[in-house]
Amino acid sequence: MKVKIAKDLLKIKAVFLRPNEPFIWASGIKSPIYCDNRLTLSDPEVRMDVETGLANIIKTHYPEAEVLMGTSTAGIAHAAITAHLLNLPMGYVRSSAKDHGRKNKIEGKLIPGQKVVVVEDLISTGGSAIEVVNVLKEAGAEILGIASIFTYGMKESMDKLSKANVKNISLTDFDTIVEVAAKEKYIEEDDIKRLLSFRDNPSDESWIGGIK
Ligand SMILES: O=P(O)(O)OC[C@H]1O[C@H](OP(=O)(O)OP(=O)(O)O)[C@H](O)[C@@H]1O
Ligand SMILES: O=C(O)c1cc(=O)[nH]c(=O)[nH]1
Repeated sequence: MKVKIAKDLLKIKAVFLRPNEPFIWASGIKSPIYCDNRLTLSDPEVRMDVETGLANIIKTHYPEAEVLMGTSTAGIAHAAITAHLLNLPMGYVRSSAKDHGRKNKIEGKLIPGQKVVVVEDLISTGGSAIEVVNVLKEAGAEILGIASIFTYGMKESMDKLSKANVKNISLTDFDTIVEVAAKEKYIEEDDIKRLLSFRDNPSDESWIGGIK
């Protein structure tokens, strides 16, 4: 499954390499790579792989799930489709509470004590996912864990998740994408080392301009 989803993401050109004009991530990190999982929604075949994959993660790793909660904004559609496949209730957590209407941060119904799985599209530092977990816990949810499409496998995210005692299961990861991208000639072998060293130490910006 990891290889299949990595191939899917590469096929729909959801993975962008831009070493000369780095992307700025949500965390502020400058990156030579950006994975735009939002594009999976636009390709029905890939969307089917992703949503059935997320549904399988939930059936296998979180069989007692009672509610799925998406992260804003990129996790919302995946939470909705996966919940539909599993016939489960679904909601989402806003990045900040509305300042009008019901002033909600959590949208949809959450009953304190309910067993919740957070659906996130992508984990870089893990900051967004953990914030959502905390908001839901404060509202009385029992968090079973996170289901996500992609993780960079950064130390920062793994430390954050283990400190918060939260499990994450991803459909694919950075190492698999890089491996498949090299095999299928999307990137040159030489660049693999640079990409992995960026992932292992994102504050070292020596990769800028160095990837072909
Ligand atoms: O692991 P982290 O360091 O928190 O980064 C990952 C988050 O960043 C992206 O969201 P973004 O803030 O770009 O917003 P969007 O979901 O509205 O596109 C992505 O969808 C994740 O939610
Ligand atoms: O960390 C992020 O903001 C981020 C990285 C990435 O590769 N893709 C994305 O959508 N967000």
